[in-house]
This record gives sequence, C-alpha cells and structure tokens, in this order.
Amino acid sequence: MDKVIQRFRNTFNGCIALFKKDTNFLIHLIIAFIVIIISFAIGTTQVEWLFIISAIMIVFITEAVNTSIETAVDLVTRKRHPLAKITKDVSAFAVLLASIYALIVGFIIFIPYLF
Ligand SMILES: Nc1ncnc2c1ncn2[C@@H]1O[C@H](COP(=O)(O)OP(=O)(O)OP(=O)(O)O)[C@@H](O)[C@H]1O
Repeated sequence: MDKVIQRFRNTFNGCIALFKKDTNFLIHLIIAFIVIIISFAIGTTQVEWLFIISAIMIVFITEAVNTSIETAVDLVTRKRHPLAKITKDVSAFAVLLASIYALIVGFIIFIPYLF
C-alpha cells in the first residue's frame, strides 16, 4: 500500500514539475476548460464529447511527454548537438500534430453549431 501511495506521490510531483517547467501546459489547460464550458453550453452529443475529450487528452499527453523528453535531453547535454536538436524538434512536432488534430476536431464539431 505504501508503494502505491509513493507512486501517486511521484506522479503528483511530475504534474507539479510539468506546470512549473512548461508554461504552454497551463495555456492548454485554460483552452481545454473554455472548450468544455462551450461544449456544455451548446449541448454536444455523446460522440462529439468523445472526440473533444480525446483531442484534449492527446494534446495534454504529448505536451507532457515533450517536456519530459526536453528535460532528459538537457540532463544528457547542455551543449549544442545535432542529435539533441532532432530529439527536441521531433518531440515538439508531436505536440504540433496533436494540436492540429484538436483544431480539426474543433472545427468539425463546432462550426455546424454556428450556422
Ligand atoms: N542541446 C541542444 N542542441 C541543439 N539544439 C538545441 C538544444 N537544445 C535546444 N535546441 C534547439 O532549440 C529549440 C528550443 O529548445 P528548448 O529546450 O528551449 O525548448 P523549448 O522549445 O523552448 O521548449 P518549451 O518552450 O516547451 O519549454 C529546440 O527545439 C531545438 O531546436
């Protein structure tokens, strides 16, 4: 049981570290909060909710993994290195892909409600 509690504690520490290191995460969180409020207001369907929640979670997850990878690279080297650059750039690209997916989902779901 102690081990389970310790694991939760470590995970919680990871969450705090993520907020401290990555200011983008807070921005994503605020945007997600606004999207959820709008979704409640317009009464999106169950399937639309599934897409909205999955889009939000994919952005959160990639942003967290991106921060973790950036931190690991910084741990390995602070010097400029082409491999460090590729690692960070590819990891940032994953966040961009997730954000594009979220935008597409948002457009497909919310645009019809506007008209
Ligand atoms: N050690 C390095 N060697 C080579 N290029 C690097 C290195 N560290 C960072 N870079 C380049 O600088 C860019 C910015 O890196 P940085 O670590 O500042 O992340 P960041 O994009 O500012 O992350 P965030 O804004 O999420 O904190 C990277 O995407 C990469 O192209």
